[in-house]
Amino acid sequence: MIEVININKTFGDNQILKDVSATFEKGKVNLIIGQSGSGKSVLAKCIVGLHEVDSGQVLYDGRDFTKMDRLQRKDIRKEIGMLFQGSALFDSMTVEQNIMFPLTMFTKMTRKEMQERVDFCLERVNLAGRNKLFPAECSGGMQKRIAIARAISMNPKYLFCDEPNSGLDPQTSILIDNLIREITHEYEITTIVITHDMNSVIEIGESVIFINQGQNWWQGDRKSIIMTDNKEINDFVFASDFMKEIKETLKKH
Ligand SMILES: Nc1ncnc2c1ncn2[C@@H]1O[C@H](COP(=O)(O)OP(=O)(O)OP(=O)(O)O)[C@@H](O)[C@H]1O
Repeated sequence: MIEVININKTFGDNQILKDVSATFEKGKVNLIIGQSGSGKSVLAKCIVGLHEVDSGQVLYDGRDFTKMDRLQRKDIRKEIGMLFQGSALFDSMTVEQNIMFPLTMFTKMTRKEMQERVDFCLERVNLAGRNKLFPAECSGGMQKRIAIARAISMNPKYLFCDEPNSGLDPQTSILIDNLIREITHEYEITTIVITHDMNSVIEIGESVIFINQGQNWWQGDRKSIIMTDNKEINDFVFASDFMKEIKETLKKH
């Protein structure tokens, strides 16, 4: 579980996060949603320590990240898998070399152990045997799955995904969403996904935090976010007819 308690973050005169508190649960996909510029990425960067918070706490299973020194933070970072926007694979490396990258950086695994780990992770994302391909030889959906394989190669306790569906067609988006959900449940990972995709809210939003202008307006599950009367949430969530239809359907049940 990751807990964020009253965090504040300012750039110059611009306060981006104001007393944001949220709980991201273990074994669940926790979504961060909100308008463009509302502070979703800044919040995620504060959680992983890419930005320092001005005040407040970030607890990884009770361990206060904000009070840790560099070495202690490094230990936590080893437990975090990251899925960046795009796929962020290294173009000059094969699929296998990409997945091995964090293993060579952070573990003392032998070549054989790394090889086995790569095979296991590729199998898990349904890409067994694609070890020697280069990213340019893979489709966008495959690249995303390779990035997921790399993110889980270190057996992470925590998984951060920034817009995992960006640039994907609807069918591939659902595939990636399902994979993220399965992996989260299977390995009991605390997963945080930043998304704009309302389809993902319906598919995988077991817990959803809605950020509005740097404040945590609301946290709940996918059904309650659709049923709430909160105006800011409704303006965001029901911008599309697709979501209005879902609300009507849910009301009938
Ligand atoms: N390093 C930085 N220095 C100064 N301002 C920043 C920095 N990073 C983000 N901001 C500002 O913080 C605000 C929130 O940005 P953030 O990237 O978190 O938005 P977001 O909700 O993730 O948006 P989007 O959905 O468009 O990615 C924006 O006004 C942005 O300009």
